[in-house]
Amino acid sequence: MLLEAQDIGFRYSKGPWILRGVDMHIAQGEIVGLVGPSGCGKSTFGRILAGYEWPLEGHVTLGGEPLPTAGYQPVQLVFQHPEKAVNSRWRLGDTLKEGWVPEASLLEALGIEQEWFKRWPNELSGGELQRFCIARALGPKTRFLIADEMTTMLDAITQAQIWHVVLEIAKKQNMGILVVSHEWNLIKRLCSRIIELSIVNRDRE
Ligand SMILES: Nc1ncnc2c1ncn2[C@@H]1O[C@H](COP(=O)(O)OP(=O)(O)OP(=O)(O)O)[C@@H](O)[C@H]1O
Repeated sequence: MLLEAQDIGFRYSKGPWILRGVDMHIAQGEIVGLVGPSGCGKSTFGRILAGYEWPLEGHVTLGGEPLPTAGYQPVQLVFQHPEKAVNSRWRLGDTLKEGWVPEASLLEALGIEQEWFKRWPNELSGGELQRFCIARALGPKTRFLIADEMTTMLDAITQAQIWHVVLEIAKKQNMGILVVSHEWNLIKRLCSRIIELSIVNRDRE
């Protein structure tokens, strides 16, 4: 199954075009890097791939079909700011169980403590909260993971531990991953292919 973006064009309201004519595909089981200068639209593209934004031009398909608009989203996005990805009025245990119920072994591997379940999001550090977001995204129905600066806020050792767990699950579930990052070492270590986005040439508008 392929996650495909064809001829994607996007801009926010009447602002300048952020993306124009962007093509990409990822196969299940493939790990692909997405790089490019700050502001070129990597996060925006990640949001489009996961169905959070609708492209103004082109389309995104999963296995040849449009992304589902209801139910579990098989393209999961984990981005840099976990505090924006969880409901601040839900205890973390409820947030986690919203999508699926992860096994204790996965929680342990991600360093998630049971005691955190009854806490509110603002009672964890950013890195602790991010582990919840990662666990939530790794459900059995996830086919592709968009990891947008997913481990940027973690120290090097925790970052390596988390990627080890994510790669293991991705392999087991034949998941494809798009790794969006400014960290070249991480991209080179993880990815078999790298896609480069560039700033849209304003002369084309
Ligand atoms: N909600 C929004 N409304 C208007 N403009 C936005 C919005 N979100 C992002 N932008 C603009 O869209 C452009 C692309 O932003 P985006 O975050 O996708 O880039 P990026 O490549 O991920 O950047 P970085 O590497 O710095 O994280 C930027 O110029 C940004 O200012």
